[in-house]
Amino acid sequence: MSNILTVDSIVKQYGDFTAVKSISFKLQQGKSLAILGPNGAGKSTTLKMIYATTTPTSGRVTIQNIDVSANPREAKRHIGVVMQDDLLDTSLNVIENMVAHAILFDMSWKSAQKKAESLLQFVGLSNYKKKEIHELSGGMRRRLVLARALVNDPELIILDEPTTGLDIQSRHVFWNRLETLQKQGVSILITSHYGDEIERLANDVLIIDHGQIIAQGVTSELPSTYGYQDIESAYLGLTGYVEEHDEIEQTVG
Ligand SMILES: Nc1ncnc2c1ncn2[C@@H]1O[C@H](COP(=O)(O)OP(=O)(O)OP(=O)(O)O)[C@@H](O)[C@H]1O
Repeated sequence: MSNILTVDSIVKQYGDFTAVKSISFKLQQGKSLAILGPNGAGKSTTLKMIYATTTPTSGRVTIQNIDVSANPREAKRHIGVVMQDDLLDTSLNVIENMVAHAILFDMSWKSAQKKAESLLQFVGLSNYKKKEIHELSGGMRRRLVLARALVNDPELIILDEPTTGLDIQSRHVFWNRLETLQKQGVSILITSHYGDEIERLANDVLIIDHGQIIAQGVTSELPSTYGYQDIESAYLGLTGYVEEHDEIEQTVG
């Protein structure tokens, strides 16, 4: 199976600080990979280098064999992005946000409108298409951003903590849509703080800390490989959270 994404030794330095220290991995066409790591581990910076909003200090990212730094516009045609900051235009209503994004991909107004209608239906927002952005709940906003990320029929969707802050019901709706996309053959790269989300969605998992990969493997196998029961305990144990937590308990006790 061919790789949709190849990340080769990417490094990101901000002055003297190295936020990402030589990360490499591959994502096969149609597969899903989750990146897990504590706050500040370098997850968002890694994703930003992949979707070409930050240039790597060194290393290379290719999407469908297109070098992202050399041809960002061409690479972006193959991806859809759900960032932490949704950047919805609050001066436009729901469907206008969709159409404005579709036009960036050189769609005619008529096909942009048609695409927007069908994607709003896919995420369950057809009845909200004329609503203003401020009238949407947090879960609806997230679903709108997912719909917006799909306007160019991407082969790869990149999501940065898409369900953080959502209630359980909204998280389930969101997962359900991602599962539908997976079944359609779309590849997914996701960061998340939720072990259950990763176990449900991702074929492979990468745990990073302090800008480095500290564990990686098939989601169903990684915990036992490292002597843990599930992804969440593997993550907590491998990133040293448990010890810190114990220290807090000892201090409080
Ligand atoms: N533009 C920037 N300038 C300087 N330092 C930055 C910049 N962006 C990120 N950093 C630093 O790089 C490190 C990694 O940040 P990043 O946002 O990638 O972490 P993260 O794993 O996504 O965390 P979170 O889960 O909180 O989103 C952090 O220490 C952060 O402060």
